[in-house]
Amino acid sequence: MLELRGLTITTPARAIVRDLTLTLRADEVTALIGPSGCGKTSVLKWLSGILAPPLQATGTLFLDAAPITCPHPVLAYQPQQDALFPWLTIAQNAALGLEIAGLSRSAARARVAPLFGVFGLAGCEDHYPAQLSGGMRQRAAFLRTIVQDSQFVLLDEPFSALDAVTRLHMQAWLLARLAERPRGLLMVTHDLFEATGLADRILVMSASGAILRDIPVPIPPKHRSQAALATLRDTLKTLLTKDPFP
Ligand SMILES: Nc1ncnc2c1ncn2[C@@H]1O[C@H](COP(=O)(O)OP(=O)(O)OP(=O)(O)O)[C@@H](O)[C@H]1O
Repeated sequence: MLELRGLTITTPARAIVRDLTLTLRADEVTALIGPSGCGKTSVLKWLSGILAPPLQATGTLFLDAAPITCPHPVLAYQPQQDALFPWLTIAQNAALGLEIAGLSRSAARARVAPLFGVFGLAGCEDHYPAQLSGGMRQRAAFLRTIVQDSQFVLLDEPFSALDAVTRLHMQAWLLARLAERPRGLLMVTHDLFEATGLADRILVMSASGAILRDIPVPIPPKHRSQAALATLRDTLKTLLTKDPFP
C-alpha cells in the first residue's frame, strides 16, 4: 500500500495542492479526475520525484507504512507529454526504463519486442520519435512505462492522443494485463468513460487542490456497461461542473 500524507504544493504566488492525503492499494486502479489546473499533474510529478522549481512541496510518502522518498523504483511514471528521447529509436526508448532498472540491453529489447505489434507499432522499432504520429508516440511512451516491473504505475492521461477505437483497444489490453497481474495504478484522465470503465476507485479533486470525493466503482470491470455506469458518470459530471476553475 502507498500512502501519501499531507501533500501541499505551492507556486511562488499560491498553493495549488492543499494538504492532500490519498492511499493507493497495490492491486487497485485509481482514477484521479478534477478541473483543469487543479494540480493533478503536479501530484503525479511529486510522486515520481520530478516536481521542479518554482513549484515547492511538502508531504510524506509511505510504502507499507515505511517512509520512502521519490523517485523510488516501486513507482513507474508516464508523463502527460510523451517525453521520448528524440535521439533514440522507438525500440531504444521503449527498453530504456528496463535497462535503467538493471536489465541487459538484449533482455530489455526481448521484453519489449512482443508489444510493438499489440500496440500498433510493428515496423516502427527503428524509427525516431519525430517520424511517428502523436498517437504512436503516446503508445510508445505507454509501452516504455507498462513493461517496467514497478508495482505502482502513474499514468498522466495515457491515452489522450489516441483515436476512439485505438483508445478502446489499449484500455482493453490494460484491463486484461491487470487481470493477469494486478498492479496499483493511479491514472489522471479527463475522460469520464475511461475513469468509470477502468478504475476501482475515483478520486475527485476540487478546484482548490484537495480531494473532494473518493468514490468506489462497485461493478467489476468485466460487468461494466455504458448503461450501468451512466448514473456514476452523471454524479462525476455534476461534481466537476460545480466548481470548474481553480
Ligand atoms: N512551473 C510552474 N510555474 C508556475 N505555476 C505552475 C507551474 N507548473 C504548474 N503550475 C500551475 O499549477 C497549477 C496546477 O497545474 P497542473 O498541471 O498540476 O494541473 P492539472 O490539474 O494537471 O491540469 P490539466 O488537467 O489542465 O492538465 C496550474 O494553475 C498551473 O498553472
